[in-house]
Amino acid sequence: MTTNAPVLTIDGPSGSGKGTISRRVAQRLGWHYLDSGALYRAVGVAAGWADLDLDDHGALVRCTFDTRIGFRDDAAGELRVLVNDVDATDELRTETAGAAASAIAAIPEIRAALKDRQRAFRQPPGLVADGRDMGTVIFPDAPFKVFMTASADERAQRRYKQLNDKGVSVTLDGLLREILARDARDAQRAVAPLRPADDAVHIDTTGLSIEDVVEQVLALVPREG
Ligand SMILES: Nc1ncnc2c1ncn2[C@@H]1O[C@H](COP(=O)(O)OP(=O)(O)OP(=O)(O)O)[C@@H](O)[C@H]1O
Ligand SMILES: Nc1ccn([C@H]2C[C@H](O)[C@@H](COP(=O)(O)O)O2)c(=O)n1
Repeated sequence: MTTNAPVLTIDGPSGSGKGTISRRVAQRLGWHYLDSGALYRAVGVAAGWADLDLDDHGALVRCTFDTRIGFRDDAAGELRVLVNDVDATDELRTETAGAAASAIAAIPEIRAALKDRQRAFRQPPGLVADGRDMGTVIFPDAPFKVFMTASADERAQRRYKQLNDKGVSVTLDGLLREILARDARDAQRAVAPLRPADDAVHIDTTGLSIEDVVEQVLALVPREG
C-alpha cells in the first residue's frame, strides 16, 4: 500500500552524484531511500545469471516478475542489494551491469512491471528516490524534485577515481565514452526518458563538494524546529 508521505526525487545522468547525495540526505532527514537504478541493474544481473539474450524481451519481462530484489544496510551502513537472496551488490555496481540495465530499462513492459515496486517505497516519514524518471513518472506529485547534473568530464573522473580506489583497472577515455553512450541511451529512449521534471530544481554539481550538494538539497526540504 502506498501513502501520501513526502517524496524528494533526485534524477540525473550517471555519475552526477545522485546516489551518494540521496543516501546522505535520506540519513539526515531520517527518511527511506530508493535506489531505483538498482532494480534495473538487479534484473540485468538476474538475466545474465539465467543466460538470457538481451534481445529476448519476453524472457526479460518474465525474469523481471520472477526476480526477488531486496535491500539491507550492512554493519558499515552501506546499502547491500540482494538478488534472489544472493548479495549481488558488487556485481551490480560494475559498468557491465550498468550498461545492461540501461538497455533493459528501454523495454516499456519492464518499466511498467517495476512501477508498483518503486511506489511501495513511499512510506512515512518520507522517501528520497533517485533515478531517471522519479520526478516525471514514478512520483510526479512529489513536493520536492531535483535534477542533478555534472559535466561529462567530471563524471568520468569521479567514476575513474571510484573504480581505481577499488583496484579496478579502467581508462578515463573508455569511461567517458561509456558515460556518453549511456547518457544518449537513457535520454533518447521512447518511454520515460531521462529529462528534468518541469518543477525540478536544477543542481550542477561540477566543482562542488559532496557536503555542499547535500546542504543545497536539504535546504529545499522545510523541517520543523
Ligand atoms: N559532488 C561531488 N563531488 C565529488 N565527487 C562526488 C560528488 N558526488 C558524488 N561523487 C562521487 O562520484 C562517484 C559517483 O557518484 P554516484 O554513484 O553517487 O553517482 P550516480 O549519479 O548515482 O551514478 P549512477 O547513476 O551511475 O549510479 C562516487 O564515487 C561519489 O563519491
Ligand atoms: N529510474 C531509473 C533508474 C535507472 N534506469 C536505468 C538507466 C541507467 O543507465 C540504469 C542504471 O541506473 P543507475 O544505477 O546508474 O542509476 O538503469 C532507468 O531507466 N530509470
